[in-house]
Order: sequence, then C-alpha cells, then structure tokens
Amino acid sequence: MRARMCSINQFSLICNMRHAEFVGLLDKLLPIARLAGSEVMAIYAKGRVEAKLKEDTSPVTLADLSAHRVLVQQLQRLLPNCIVVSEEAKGPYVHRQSERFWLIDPLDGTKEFISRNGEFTVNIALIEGGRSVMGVVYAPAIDTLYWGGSGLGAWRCMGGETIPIRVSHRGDGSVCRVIASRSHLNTETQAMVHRLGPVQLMSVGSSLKFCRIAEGTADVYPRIAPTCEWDTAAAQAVLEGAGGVVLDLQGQSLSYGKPNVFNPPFVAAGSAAWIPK
Ligand SMILES: Nc1ncnc2c1ncn2[C@@H]1O[C@H](COP(=O)(O)O)[C@@H](OP(=O)(O)O)[C@H]1O
Ligand SMILES: [Mg+2]
Repeated sequence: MRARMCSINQFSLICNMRHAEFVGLLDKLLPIARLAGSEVMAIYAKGRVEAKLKEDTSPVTLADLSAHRVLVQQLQRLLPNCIVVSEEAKGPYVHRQSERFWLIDPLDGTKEFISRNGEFTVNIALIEGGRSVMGVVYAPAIDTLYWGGSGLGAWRCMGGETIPIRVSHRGDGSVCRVIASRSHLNTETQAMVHRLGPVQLMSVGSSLKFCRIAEGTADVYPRIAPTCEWDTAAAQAVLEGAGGVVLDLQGQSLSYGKPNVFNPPFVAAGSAAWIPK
C-alpha cells in the first residue's frame, strides 16, 4: 500500500514538473511566434510579393523563408538539443522520428498571403512520442495569438486581451457551423460536408480553421484533401487544449513523425459527436 502511494506521488510530481516545463516553454514561444510574424508582416507591407513554385508545386515566398530563419534560430537557442523540422527546411526530413522535436510551418496559408486576405499563420508545435503536446499559432495580419495543449488548456490574445478559450457545446438541433479551406475545398470534402446535413459553411485559409473551432465560433473542419504534418501540428494542440479533437477517418487522433510527411484525411471538431459515422 505504502509503495503504491509513493508511486502515485511520484507520478503526480512528474506530471507537475512536465506541466511547469510546458508553461515555461510556452511563455518563451509566444514572443518567438510574434517575432516571426513581424518578419512576415514587414514583407506583406511592401505590397505584391513574388512567389516561386516548390517541387510539389506549392508556392513559397520570401516571407516563408524569413519566418523560417527566425524560428529555427530562436528555437535552437531555446532548446539546443531539440531538432527543428520545418516546411521550409532543405533536404530530406531527417530525424523526424526523434522522440521530441519542434515541428513548424513558418507561414501556413501562403496562397492567402499572396492573395492578401490576411488568413495566414505562423505555427510552432512541440512533438513528443508522436503527439503534438503544445502549439502556438499566430495570425500576424489580425495580431491574434492562440496557444495551448492537451491537458494544459488553450488561450487567445487579441487586441491586447488574453482569455482562456473553449470549444462550443451547442445543444442538439443547432445548425452545424462548418469551416473549410478557402483554396483547397475538393469534391471529397464537399461530400463530407453534405453528410453533416444542413450546415452554415465558412471558408477560411490556414490553420486559423482549427483556432476558430477552439474559440467556439465554428464546430467542424473536414479535410478530405492532402495536408502535411506541419500544417496541423500546432493548431491541433491548441484545439485539444480547448477541448476539441482532430481525428482521422478511423477515429484516431492525428500523429506526428510518421515515415512520410503527409497526414491522412481528417476531421477537426469541437466534439467527436459532430463527426459523421
Ligand atoms: N497537394 C497537397 N499536398 C500536400 N499538402 C497540401 C497540398 N495542397 C495543399 N496542401 C497544404 O495545405 C495548406 C493550406 O491549407 P488551407 O487551404 O487550409 O489554407 C498548405 O500549407 P502552406 O500554405 O503552408 O503551403 C499545404 O501544406
Ligand atoms: Mg502549411
């Protein structure tokens, strides 16, 4: 009995230490995300930006690369032994299967950045054992910062005010507020939207879609179209911290550090109850 009590105490001590470490890291990540966001906005402010096409035909701009440089430098300084995996890193994605690594998308929503609609984000996630344990998402054009993690909670700082955020729990019979990609809404995703019944449909670019669910202004984000791990990791942590879920079509939570960088099709939601069977 004594031995059992002792191990429970040790377990809660370890949990408290991890919690304290995560809170300490988040404190340092917020200014890092803002710094990367200010690099992005300095380029946005100059007007029309030139985009190049990467091998996968997705666009990349000077803003993606500047934010990447700032994030890699700052994150390596913060945790020197933790590898940074970035959408904009050159070469093969070595070490992605490390136990712990940073996973960043320096500018998610590059198409939205190019079309100048403000719906783009800086994304930083910490991956441990294949899970996204904490994330920060910053939308610099609207100066709104989201952060959180499963078991930690989730917060939003907007207009200088910081508040805890939670997914919305609306009663049966509410019209489902679906949020979908502005630039990648394909027929498979539309079919899933159709299965949700009568819905209110919003289109938004970037990882902001997850954050809208986390703050309770949308209910479901179906994505039956390709994404990469860096597109979802930070925002999944925010959404889970706010009480939501990000599940593949078998009902498993998205995992990270897989042998290739692609996510399976998924549905993010304030509650698994919104997801069609
Ligand atoms: N064919 C494809 N393969 C992999 N990822 C894709 C893709 N088409 C779009 N994406 C991902 O979808 C993201 C944009 O999602 P959304 O349409 O919801 O804003 C892109 O992020 P980037 O803008 O960082 O490149 C890109 O990574
Ligand atoms: Mg992206």
